[in-house]
Amino acid sequence: MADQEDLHRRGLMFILSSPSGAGKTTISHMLLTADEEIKLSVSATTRPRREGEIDGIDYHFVSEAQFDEMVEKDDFYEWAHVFNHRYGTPKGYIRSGLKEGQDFLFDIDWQGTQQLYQKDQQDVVSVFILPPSLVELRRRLESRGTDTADVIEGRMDRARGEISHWAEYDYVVINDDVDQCFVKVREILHAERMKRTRQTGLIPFVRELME
Ligand SMILES: Nc1ncnc2c1ncn2[C@@H]1O[C@H](COP(=O)(O)OP(=O)(O)OP(=O)(O)O)[C@@H](O)[C@H]1O
Ligand SMILES: Nc1nc2c(ncn2[C@@H]2O[C@H](COP(=O)(O)O)[C@@H](O)[C@H]2O)c(=O)[nH]1
Repeated sequence: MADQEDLHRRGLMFILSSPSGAGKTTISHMLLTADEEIKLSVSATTRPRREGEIDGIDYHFVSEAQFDEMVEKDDFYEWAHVFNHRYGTPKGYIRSGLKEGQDFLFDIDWQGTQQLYQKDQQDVVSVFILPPSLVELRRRLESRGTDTADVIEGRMDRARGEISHWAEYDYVVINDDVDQCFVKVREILHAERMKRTRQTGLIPFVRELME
């Protein structure tokens, strides 16, 4: 007899990664608006807040000392240095949410993705978003208007290195047309939820059908 915990599907850790500026935050917002069953995993970061970003909604903006303390207390699922700042996924409510079947969306880089795979293979689904070209990537970073020219250069310098990790992901989608890209990402999420190995909640129902 399966115990109660086995009878509902565990939550998914649905990861979107891309080189900076390819559009994963845009796709994340579209997904969170369209799908009430997935929540954003809000990362902690030591980078300064951008105009329009809200503390606790987009990120938990913390000082270097606060981040150090969280590392010491083992409060992170994963954390990494990205663009001279530190970013991490607080364990917080995610761990209990996953157990209860809550799906979470992670907007994290390849380093964080590798760490989540090392901790938990079966609940992780990863999608890498590619820009249609590096010229378009630069155009998007510039048109976003949130970063200085130096920061944009730094992000372009790192883009090739980040793209080199694309083969470590389960799915790859090119973000040329944003609406089409969103539909593809949403289809991946829907299909992954229906995967037979996650449908443990159906076991009693199928048993009944077979009686
Ligand atoms: N398909 C698209 N066509 C044109 N512009 C796009 C497209 N997708 C996103 N953008 C725009 O490109 C800019 C960068 O997008 P976004 O901030 O979502 O990128 P990101 O990958 O999340 O970057 P970062 O890693 O720095 O947070 C934004 O101004 C966004 O509106
Ligand atoms: N490993 C992690 N990477 C993260 C996390 N939160 C965000 N990120 C990645 O950092 C870069 C830069 O983000 P930006 O908001 O400063 O443009 C981007 O690739 C994010 O995906 C995290 O918790 N862990």
